[in-house]
Amino acid sequence: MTEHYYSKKPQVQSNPQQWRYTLLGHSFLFETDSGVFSKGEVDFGSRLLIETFEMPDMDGAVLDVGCGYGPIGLAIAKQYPDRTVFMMDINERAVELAKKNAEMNGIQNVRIYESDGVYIDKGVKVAAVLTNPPIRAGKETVFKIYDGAFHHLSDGGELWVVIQKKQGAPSTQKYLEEKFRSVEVVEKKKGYWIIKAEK
Ligand SMILES: C[S@@+](CC[C@H](N)C(=O)[O-])C[C@H]1O[C@@H](n2cnc3c(N)ncnc32)[C@H](O)[C@@H]1O
Repeated sequence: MTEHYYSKKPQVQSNPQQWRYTLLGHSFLFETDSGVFSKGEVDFGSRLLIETFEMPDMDGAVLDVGCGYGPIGLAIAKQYPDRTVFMMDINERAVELAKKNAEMNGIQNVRIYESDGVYIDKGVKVAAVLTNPPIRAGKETVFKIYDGAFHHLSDGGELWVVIQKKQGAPSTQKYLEEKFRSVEVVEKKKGYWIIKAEK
């Protein structure tokens, strides 16, 4: 059976690699591994999301759902040191890498753990959720992540999604329009859309 990057427990032989990458003007050292989404550099869509994102004008934590080895959450945590960034992924190897990458880059304002979809304590107020969703895991999983984001966002909080047009950006836009107060495609580049949905 082919193994996907969204396995809970990757069986594929570990083959860690380290490389440097600059995000928002900060230089990061990242470790990635087989069995975890990455191609030896930050995914184009993730980078576009990081560079397009604007923090909503409200207090509260930030969530990176499906964090992988951590580029989105860690870049936001570095850029906004006063915010707590919760990062979660179903893939335990990804979670271990994200923790290691936080440590290697001296980033402490993060909480990183395994979860299926969005999972945070009830008492936490969330200003923003960012996700490069696991398209290959199927629509049901992706829409469950949007539902979880909606549930945990404060009023006025924002969900930011990067998704390719050919991988379902229009259906994501439609789904979000049914739930959120306003939905806007704020950027389109090389077939990738950045969709912002305000609760
Ligand atoms: C497209 S990748 C993005 C990874 C990372 N954010 C990046 O930019 O490289 C999607 C991620 O979602 C994770 N994922 C898949 N199903 C999930 C679920 N049910 N709950 C949480 N994360 C999930 C995958 O393991 C994968 O790491």
